[in-house]
Parts: sequence; structure tokens; C-alpha cells
Amino acid sequence: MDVVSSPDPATPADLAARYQRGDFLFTTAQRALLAQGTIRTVTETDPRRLASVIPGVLAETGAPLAVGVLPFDTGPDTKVPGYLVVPRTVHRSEGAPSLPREVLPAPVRVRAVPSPSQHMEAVRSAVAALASRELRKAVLARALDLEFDSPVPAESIVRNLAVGNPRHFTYAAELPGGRSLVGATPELLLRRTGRTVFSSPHAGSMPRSADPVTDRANGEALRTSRKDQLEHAVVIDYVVEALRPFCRSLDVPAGPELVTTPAIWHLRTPITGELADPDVTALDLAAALHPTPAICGTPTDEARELVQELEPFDRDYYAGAVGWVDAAGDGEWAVAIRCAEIASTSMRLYAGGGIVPASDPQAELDETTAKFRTLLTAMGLEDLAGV
Ligand SMILES: C=C(O[C@@H]1C=C(C(=O)O)C=C[C@H]1O)C(=O)O
Repeated sequence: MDVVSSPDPATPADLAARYQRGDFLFTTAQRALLAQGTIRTVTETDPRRLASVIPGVLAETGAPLAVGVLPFDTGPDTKVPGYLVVPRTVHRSEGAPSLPREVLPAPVRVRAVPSPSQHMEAVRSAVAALASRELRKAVLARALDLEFDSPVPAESIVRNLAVGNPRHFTYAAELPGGRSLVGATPELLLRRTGRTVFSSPHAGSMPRSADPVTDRANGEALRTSRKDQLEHAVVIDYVVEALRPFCRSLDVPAGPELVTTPAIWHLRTPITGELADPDVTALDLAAALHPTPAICGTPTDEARELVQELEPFDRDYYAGAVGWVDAAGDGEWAVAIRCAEIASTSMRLYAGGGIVPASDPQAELDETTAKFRTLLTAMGLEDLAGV
């Protein structure tokens, strides 16, 4: 048997230090998971079908878990598949990694896709479309394309992300075609631990500020913003309705809490449920929940259509889901935001924000700029945040 799932004496820092492109790394404040090598890959555009074949694949291979990604677009016409890997070795360790910061080379070219003014125009179009198409919310994103004169140092980026965002979920996953997805997201689509399912939708954002007075004021403005409360409520309604059929009880707080990442203030609502059927796996639940209105909109199909009309790129795995599922059905799936897709010497960063009727184009642009900071800070490129 090839599979090693070792109670490893390695620390989370050791696991992050061992990460190499092609591996899967998932670190949280509580633990780190490093999966290396490939026994089998499973590729499937229908996420529910993907979820249904994984238990059989794990039983057949004797592997303890599968790791991977779901794309943003899981609709019936998608060309981008869910991509799961049954790894050869799995190492887990308790705690968050602590490592020295690594210095990275600077890119030789940077391009915003679309340009900032085009993004603001798209926000205006989205606001108009919300009214004419009876949508409650749509999430619009933009991208930053970076080119380097040598291979992108994915390993250093991932380690800096983990060190800079120790309370969140830092991830690195292999994508089809030898590309990699790396990021550090605060948002957990869901965790399944036995019969307990936990989801922490985030929606509603304000940039952090280096000035403590402005920073606090931004947080207060978010807490009291009716526009952001609405943006948030749309997500919670959806997640509760999506989880309800699977749960015999659900605990939903009356209102959101204010939380931070190093770059952003957010509204978040932690939701806990007890599963009615213990055979429903973490990946079944991820397939049922994704895409939430936190990253797509409401109603889902119409919002996705509008997003695809207004964004001049394919989201691919940005705003998808990234995580793992084990043979018992437990697992964790994070919302794949604050991320970049890395090819050989180039990478694309993505950032988006929810658009509701009261959205202001300049504020939406500023929000995406702040969201790019998660990646840019890890790359020592804070100065690029204004692009
Ligand atoms: C879409 C992104 O983030 C999502 C959108 C949010 C918002 O609109 O307020 C907040 C958190 C995330 O669910 C992103 O970071 O790219």
C-alpha cells in the first residue's frame, strides 16, 4: 500500500516548508494538511457526480482522503471541471505555521483586466441589470495579470500567505494543465465533522486602513451599512435554504458579526447544523452549497449569466471551492477567493465584490483593490494595490 497518512512529528511550519508546486497544502489556525503525489485524479464537470464517485475511489485505493478544487462555474454548460486528486502521501500537523518571510522577485509586467474604469462601468451595468432582470445581487470581479522573467515562486507565495494570514485558510492546489491555485481566504464554505456541519459565509466588506482611526471608522461604517446588511442577508438566506434539507437542526445567529482579515473588514454569520443523514459527505455538501451568493449572486443562474456577460475573462477556479474530503465523509471546503492562478512565468490575481442596487462604482473598485492586497502583500508588492 502506497498511502501514508502519518501522525507526523512535523510542525505546520515544516509542512509549509515542504510544499512544492503540484502538492496540495491547506493550513488553518488549528492545523496544516500537506498532500503529495498522485494515485489517481478524478475530473468531472458535475460536482454532485464528482462527490458521488469519491467514496468509491477512496475505498478502492485505500487512500485516507481526496483533495482538490471545484471551479466557479458548475452550471450545465461549464467547460471547467472539478478536479480531485487522491494523493500518495498525507501529512497533518496541529497548529498554524510560523516561518520567516521570503523575498520574491518583482514582476516585469502588470496589467489590470479590465481596466479600473472599465470595472466601474461594469458595476454601473450590473446595477442597471439588477433592476431590469429582477436580480437581488450579482458579484463582479476583476483580475491583475502579472508576468515574471522566471518561473513564479509559488512556494514562497504560499508560505508568505500562511504566515501573513494565520487565522484564515491558506491553500495551494494543483489545477488541470499543470497550473496552481494559491490563496488565503477567510471564508469557509463548510466543514463537516461527523454529524456537525459548519459554514461561515462572509459578505459585506470595507477596506482596512493603516490609520487606526480610519480603520475603526471603516469597521463601524460596515456594521451599520444597510447596503452591506442586505448583501449579507441574501447570502445567509441562500446558505440556510441550501443546508436545511440536509440538517435536522440548524443554528443561525440573528445577525452577522464584524470580523477582519489583514486587508478587509467583513460581515460574517457562523452557521452550525446537525446532519440528518451521516452518509452525506463534506463534498456532497460543497456541491449542494456552491456557488453561494457571496461569490455569484441571486438567483444563481441569472446572476452567473450576468457575471459571464460583464466580466471579460473566465473565472476558472477563482470563486470556486478548495478543500479535502476523507473516507469517513469529513472535510473542509473553503471559498477560493483572495487567490491567484499560477502558470509558468505568469499569474492572474482575482478580486470581486457583491453588487446590489445601492452599490457605488468607486467604492466597489476600492473594495477589489483592497482584496488584491492579500496576494500582493504576500508577494511584497503592496505598492501595486492601486493598479
Ligand atoms: C468575491 C470576493 O469576496 C466575496 C465577496 C464579499 C463582498 O462582496 O463583500 C465578501 C466576501 C466574499 O464572500 C473576493 O474576495 O474576490
